[in-house]
Amino acid sequence: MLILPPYPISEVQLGILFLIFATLLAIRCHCHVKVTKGRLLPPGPPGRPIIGSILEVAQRDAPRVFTRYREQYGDLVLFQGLGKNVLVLNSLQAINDLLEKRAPIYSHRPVSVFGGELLGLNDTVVFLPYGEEWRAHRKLMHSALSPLQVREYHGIQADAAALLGKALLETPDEFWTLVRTYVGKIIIAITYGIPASSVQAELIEMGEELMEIGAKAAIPGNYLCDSVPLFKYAPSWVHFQREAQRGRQLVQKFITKPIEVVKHDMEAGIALPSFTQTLLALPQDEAPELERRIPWVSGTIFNAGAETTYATILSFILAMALNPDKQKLAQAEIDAVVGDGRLPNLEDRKDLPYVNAVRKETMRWLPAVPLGVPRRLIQDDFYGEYHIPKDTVIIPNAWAIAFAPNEKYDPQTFLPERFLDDSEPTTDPDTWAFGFGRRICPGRHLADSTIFIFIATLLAVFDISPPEDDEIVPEFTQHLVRIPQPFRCRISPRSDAKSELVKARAANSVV
Ligand code: HEM
Repeated sequence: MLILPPYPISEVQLGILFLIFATLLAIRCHCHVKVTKGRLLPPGPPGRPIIGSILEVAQRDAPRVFTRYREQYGDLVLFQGLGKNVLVLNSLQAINDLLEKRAPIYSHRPVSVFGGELLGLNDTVVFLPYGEEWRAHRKLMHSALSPLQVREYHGIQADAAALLGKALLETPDEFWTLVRTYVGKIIIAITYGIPASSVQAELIEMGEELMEIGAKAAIPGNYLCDSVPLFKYAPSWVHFQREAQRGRQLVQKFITKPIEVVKHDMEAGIALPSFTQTLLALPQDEAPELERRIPWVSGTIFNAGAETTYATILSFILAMALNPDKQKLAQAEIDAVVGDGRLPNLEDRKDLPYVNAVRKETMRWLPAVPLGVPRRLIQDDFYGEYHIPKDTVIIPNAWAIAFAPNEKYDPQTFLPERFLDDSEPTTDPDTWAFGFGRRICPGRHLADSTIFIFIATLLAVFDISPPEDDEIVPEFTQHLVRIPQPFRCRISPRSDAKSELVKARAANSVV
């Protein structure tokens, strides 16, 4: 057995150890293929000596590349190397067969050295292993995010949408930052009840930095210490260790600070209603673990919820600037149903099928989480003719579902109409964009209604168009959550009357 030194090791020692381990792992891998020859391993791209094809997993534009591999290799594409297996599932059928129907063995997360251990995110719902602790966190989260509970937030969501509208009247060119801020406000209001203040602004800023770090950490292969865990002992001056140290401090501050604020406000009798306050007020003897769990559950809600939601709203703005004809159809529907005297609300949704189809098409055309969130298989499994080895990391390729070939509706074109055609079986993003099986996104009801009210409010009040002097070339972040990179577009009020409506609604806001 190898005894690890209790002190940081030098770069040269690290290099030697890496080579020894890599060679041992390559030998192990090689043997592994032989052992499993009785049943084939799924096909995949050929690899290089030692590292195999594993580093391809974290490549640029991975969702598109993996989807292209479907033609060559099929629904299952395996990447191997350094003792790891990563399996990409390229169809809804394969995803449902494994993640839904065989949930007990496919609902764990990959062991994450960087995110889980070094950043200290192992206690967040997203990273927790499938089991009792995870179940307890999901149960607490459900009390804040169930469909019934989310109805209670409709007022907050409409307030935040109107506030965003008012801010856009004043500084339309800052839409990118404004969308992030107002989505953050909704989640902070619901989770902590902290109103507009310097604390709220600080939380939003900290949360954004953390989300960036967390999103990078969640992609298998992004950090060498996830492929070769020994690297977690690398000296503190190594780049990823410095990233981890900064991240760890942020995580701790982000988890504890808002709880202190809520507790202080509760004692002073000035706390606004919030999910955290409700949990803190529960009798501790009934739930002895609550004190430990609450900060993590509340912190996870912000971190998992904000980025995905604003990525989708920014994608909507991009989609509207690029598809003016569809924008006009949605505006015409709102004008006919809602009229000139008020803004749309969430109760109008049933009468706004085209606007709802715009929401779905935005989520399909520009998916926010294009490769889902990875899972880990906890025992050997067999699917069709293939053997899937224990500990394989599973990537459900949502992009492959979004862009599956369709004879009637070109997947590359922005066409909300595809979701209004009952005769055409199209894959509704509400069935795949939020994940699968037991780990399906617990925030989907909140996300869905936030996105709808933001979209409907923006369409009612503004025209969104490309800049006069330039063309939009969409670019996106390459992390777990795919966010449009800042782009220029014009967001101008459709009329003075619409501007007045949004100002009046914003003036009565409580967020
Ligand atoms: C457009 C918005 C959103 C999208 C596209 C989205 C998508 C996803 C996806 C794909 C997963 C992975 C599920 C799986 O493993 O199969 C997930 C997990 C999760 N989401 Fe969301 N999400 C969104 C909004 C939210 C919001 C608003 C919240 C909280 C308020 C939230 C909280 C979470 C949490 C806590 C998990 C981890 C669940 C677990 O591991 O058990 N999400 N989400």
